[in-house]
Amino acid sequence: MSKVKVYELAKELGKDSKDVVKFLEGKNIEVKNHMSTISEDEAAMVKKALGGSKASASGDEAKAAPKKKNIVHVFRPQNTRDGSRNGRRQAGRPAGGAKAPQNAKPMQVQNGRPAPGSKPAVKSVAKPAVKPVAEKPAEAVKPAEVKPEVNAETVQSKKPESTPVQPQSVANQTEKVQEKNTSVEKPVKNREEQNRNSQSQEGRRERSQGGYNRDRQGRNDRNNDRGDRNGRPQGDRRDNNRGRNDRNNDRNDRPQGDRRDNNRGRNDRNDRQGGFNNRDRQGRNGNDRFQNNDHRKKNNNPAIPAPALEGQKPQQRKNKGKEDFKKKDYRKDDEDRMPKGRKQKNDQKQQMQKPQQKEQKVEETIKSIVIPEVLTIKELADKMKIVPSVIVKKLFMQGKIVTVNQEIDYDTAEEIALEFDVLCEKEEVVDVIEELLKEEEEDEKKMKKRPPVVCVMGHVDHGKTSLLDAIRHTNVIDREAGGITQHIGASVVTVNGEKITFLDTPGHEAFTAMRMRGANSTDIAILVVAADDGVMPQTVEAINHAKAAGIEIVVAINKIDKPSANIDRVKQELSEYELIPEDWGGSTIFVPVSAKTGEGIQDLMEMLLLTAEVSELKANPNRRARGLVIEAQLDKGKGPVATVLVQKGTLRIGDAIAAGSAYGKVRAMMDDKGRRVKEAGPSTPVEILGLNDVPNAGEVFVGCKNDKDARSFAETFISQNKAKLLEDTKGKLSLDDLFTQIKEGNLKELNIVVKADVQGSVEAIKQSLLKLSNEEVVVKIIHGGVGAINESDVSLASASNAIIIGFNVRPDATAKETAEREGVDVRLYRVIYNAIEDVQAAMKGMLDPVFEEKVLGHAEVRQTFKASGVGTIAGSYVLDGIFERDCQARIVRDGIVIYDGKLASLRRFKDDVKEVRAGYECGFVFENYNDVKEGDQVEAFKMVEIPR
Ligand SMILES: Nc1nc2c(ncn2[C@@H]2O[C@H](COP(=O)(O)OP(=O)(O)OP(=O)(O)O)[C@@H](O)[C@H]2O)c(=O)[nH]1
Repeated sequence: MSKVKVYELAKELGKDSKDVVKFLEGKNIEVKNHMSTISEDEAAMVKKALGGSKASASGDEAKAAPKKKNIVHVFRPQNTRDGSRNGRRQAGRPAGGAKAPQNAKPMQVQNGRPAPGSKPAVKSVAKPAVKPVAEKPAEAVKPAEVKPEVNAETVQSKKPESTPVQPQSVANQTEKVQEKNTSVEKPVKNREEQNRNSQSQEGRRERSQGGYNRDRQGRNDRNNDRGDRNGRPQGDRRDNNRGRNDRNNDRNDRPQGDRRDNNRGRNDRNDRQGGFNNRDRQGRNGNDRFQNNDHRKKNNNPAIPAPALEGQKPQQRKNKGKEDFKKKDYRKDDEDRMPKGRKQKNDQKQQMQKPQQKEQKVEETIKSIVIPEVLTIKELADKMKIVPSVIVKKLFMQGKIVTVNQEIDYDTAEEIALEFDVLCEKEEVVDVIEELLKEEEEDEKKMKKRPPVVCVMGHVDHGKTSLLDAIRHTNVIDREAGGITQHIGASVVTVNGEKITFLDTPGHEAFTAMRMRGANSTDIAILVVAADDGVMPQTVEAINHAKAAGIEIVVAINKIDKPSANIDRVKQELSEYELIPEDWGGSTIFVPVSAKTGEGIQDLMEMLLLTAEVSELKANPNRRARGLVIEAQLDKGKGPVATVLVQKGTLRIGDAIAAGSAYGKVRAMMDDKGRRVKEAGPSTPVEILGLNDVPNAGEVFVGCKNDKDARSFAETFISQNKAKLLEDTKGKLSLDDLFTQIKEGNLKELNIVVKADVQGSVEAIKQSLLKLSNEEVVVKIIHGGVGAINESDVSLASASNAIIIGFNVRPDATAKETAEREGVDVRLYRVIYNAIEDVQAAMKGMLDPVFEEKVLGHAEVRQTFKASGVGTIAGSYVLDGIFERDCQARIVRDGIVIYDGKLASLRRFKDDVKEVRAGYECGFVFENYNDVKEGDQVEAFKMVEIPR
């Protein structure tokens, strides 16, 4: 059986091989390409089927219709309008399958094309789109026919406004073209040229459409007009256009062929320009880039179907600005036609890639830095690797004046950094101490009941000390200077066989810091509110502290013995702070008490135990001890002494412990009654000996495995603190910053050195003084410590222009001398409140004391005698100055003031004397004080009025 090749069959049928292949594939006949062979039977089937379409002329509309559809696809979308128009025309005709092909035929005739009888009419319409113009002379006519349309349109479009010509209906255009064609007397061989020329025109128009240069087009138009005025034939006009367009390329004397080539090249170029849509490039090309077009003529594919371009034109105009579609097409054309195009494509690629690279670069340049919470502009600049002045300048431009050493917070730094395309991340500060003190959850089973730790809080003078006193049955209040509680103490009270540990938290605002620690270390807070006074500012403060610490509050309404007592008023006032009494439907326990009469104290105790029971307070006693340092001081004989509250585990003699920067082995332990104990379990306060240094009040103490561990803990703490100190002092060293502040005149620093007899007082004074800072003056505690004011304190104060505040301490002889010499202001107090008041007044510029203490002289106690009815007589030697009979005196032992009062009697031998001068011996008796010892220093002073 002989085989038939697909392409031969296609040829025979006048079909495209592709169509045949497609048809065969549709019939499930395996063909690879046009070279594939099929059997005769299959060929016959194809002939029957596809031949049928050929036979559409004979009425097989069913086959012709899809074919027509295909043709429409071959044309550019714009041409569909044509098609649709045809369709409309068809629609206008009576529907009849046999008439469909006839519709095509008249069109062909209209187009002046010889209708090849063998070809389906519709197909012939499609042909020019695929076949080279020059291939068939007969078909070449067709573009020529369409082309003049372009010219005609060009002429039409050459209106002075040079606005884009709106696409006209193809029918109209075709009519015009036909009219014009009749007037064109050019030989047919020039049609091709015309065609190209028209393409050139078209390209030019495209360029101008691309927004290149209206003016240029206007000139062109004028030129054409001139051509018209000259009455030149249209053909000339066309030439004129062409010549005008190519004025940079050709002289008129050049052979026409050259000119044509140039035109073609130009056309090409214009096409490409359309693709690039590059105004600059267009502009340049328009002037001089066509001179070297010759090499492109080979590449100028004459097969570009004019209708395609033609069809595109109106589209382009219509969619001025929407050139993406067009661009793609032109680019594609270029690629197909021109090797140069490849280069340009590459250029294009580069152009397109460039921004990408740029983007990458930008991404790379986005830096990320890690910055702390607070840093200086200089540090920020260093991190960003830029010069600090750049930041300063930038901020200056924004109206912010900063210096390189100015400290800024994280948010500000982040804002600045973002302006330089730098991302910020907050430095995570790992608190080594916190890590060191971290504890794991304990096993519930090992936990045992422990006594509650209770603190007493409330407004000043509402009776906290009195209440505690009443509870402990001791008379603590008598021993306090100025009647204000000043040291945190602790005591254990047994009620109904159960223990309650009381922390004696101070009531004055000065002790806020201590109270905070008290709140943190306690389970229950007794809020003392005087029934006659009600809720006061510190009552509210105490409530807030207790709430923040999450501890239970038991309200003790004190002083109910007073006639002015109003319990309900207190209840009512407290209910405003969410402390609603149980009898009012709330959950807070209110106990009316009287510290004076002892009324209600037992009730209060029972309520405390009840609250503790509800709270289910537990701790594991069988582990290494851990707790809080309540108080610490340096004892001359015992060394550092610390009062600690064991919170977990059991502390035993011989245990290695570390508390902040101090460490050591527990040498001895005393309970709250001063009895020596060997061990202390949870919730037990004890005084311990054996530490190498005085720890800070509020510090956590931990029991360690051995001495070495305790030591390394303390060392870590010291190194951490050093780093913190450095961090703190960094700002002070900044001269620029200081200068700015001075210049601004609204920020001054008040540097203070605090010395006190116990650590707790140092902390309390520090906290109170720091609170005095306001917008104008910043209080800075540059140093604080326990013990007498020494020379180093004075020199530090002198160097930093600070004042020294001594609480219950005196300066030693050298310190005093240095202070006088250096002009350092040393202020000594026995009541914290006075110290704070003074500083506050000084800050307001109102501190001009009316009275000032004037030291008269010093003496040393050499021997003491007891005399009945008189008390202890201190046999002393006057070291310097003078002692007067009615003067005031203070006794200083180991740098600490132990008495401050009146000199009751001054005698030499058995006689009362008016005064005793330096170098003489004498006897002192102090008012209400007999505890004087050998070696004590006595300072005589009197208050003298200082004129304002
Ligand atoms: N009538 C009467 N007076 C009381 C009662 N409790 C305390 N006082 C008096 O109130 C004054 C202040 O008492 P303190 O115990 O010092 O008050 P505080 O709250 O500890 O004061 P600071 O330590 O300064 O914070 C003292 O004069 C007490 O005698 C009471 O129940 N009834």
